[in-house]
Amino acid sequence: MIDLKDVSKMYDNGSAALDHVSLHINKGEFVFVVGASGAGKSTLIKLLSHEELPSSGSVVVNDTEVNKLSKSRVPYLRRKMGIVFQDFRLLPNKTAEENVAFAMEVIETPRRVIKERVRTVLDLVGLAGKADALPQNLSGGEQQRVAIARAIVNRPLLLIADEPTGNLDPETSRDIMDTFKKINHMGTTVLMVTHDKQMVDMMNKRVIEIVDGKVVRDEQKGAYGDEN
Ligand SMILES: Nc1ncnc2c1ncn2[C@@H]1O[C@H](COP(=O)(O)OP(=O)(O)OP(=O)(O)O)[C@@H](O)[C@H]1O
Repeated sequence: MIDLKDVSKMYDNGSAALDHVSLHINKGEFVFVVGASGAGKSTLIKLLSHEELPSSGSVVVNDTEVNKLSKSRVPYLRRKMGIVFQDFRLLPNKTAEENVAFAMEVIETPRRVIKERVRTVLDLVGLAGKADALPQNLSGGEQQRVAIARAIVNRPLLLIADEPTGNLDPETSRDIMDTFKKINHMGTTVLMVTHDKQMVDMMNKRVIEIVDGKVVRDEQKGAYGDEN
């Protein structure tokens, strides 16, 4: 599913964000990436989606060597992944339903399929009753649910989340985490960057810790750790 071999990333300003990182993530895994601010976590995610390219090493996602992909193939890579951010990034003038539908419209899905699928995913994330609400009239947790629905509506193999509970209170965070768990149980690989110690400790999943661009810990059924 994800294979990084000896990957380093040096930004143009000389800052080394990742330093000889190798890791393998299997299909269906649920993996947390933890580490202090500036450790290189977001850079790792950006390499998976071809938002940034590695300075050296190889990045493979879904059997595709991301760093060798031509520009015209990048949208096909991204269709296989859904990404959720800390700040939701919803379109403010579209309702919950329209935000989710938009992700299908851009890949020219037939209207009938969109309607049916959007309803199913809004139901899955527990938002069936809020389909017509605009983001400004939804709570933070509800907005994040819309963002999750949008991320999974095209049935990606991989769901990436960059601090998805960073703006949410503990109870809402637990609900959101349950939603990710449900999606993972349906077969989607989940890769989540987080600073949420309580959540990582509770979930008892694989934990990869990055310090100064290096993987310093990779544990099955891990905990958050003391260092962050
Ligand atoms: N576009 C960029 N140009 C130059 N340096 C960058 C860029 N993006 C990140 N960096 C640097 O690369 C290093 C890793 O940054 P990254 O954003 O990956 O860290 P992070 O672990 O995601 O941090 P946070 O938890 O604060 O989001 C940092 O030193 C950062 O300053």
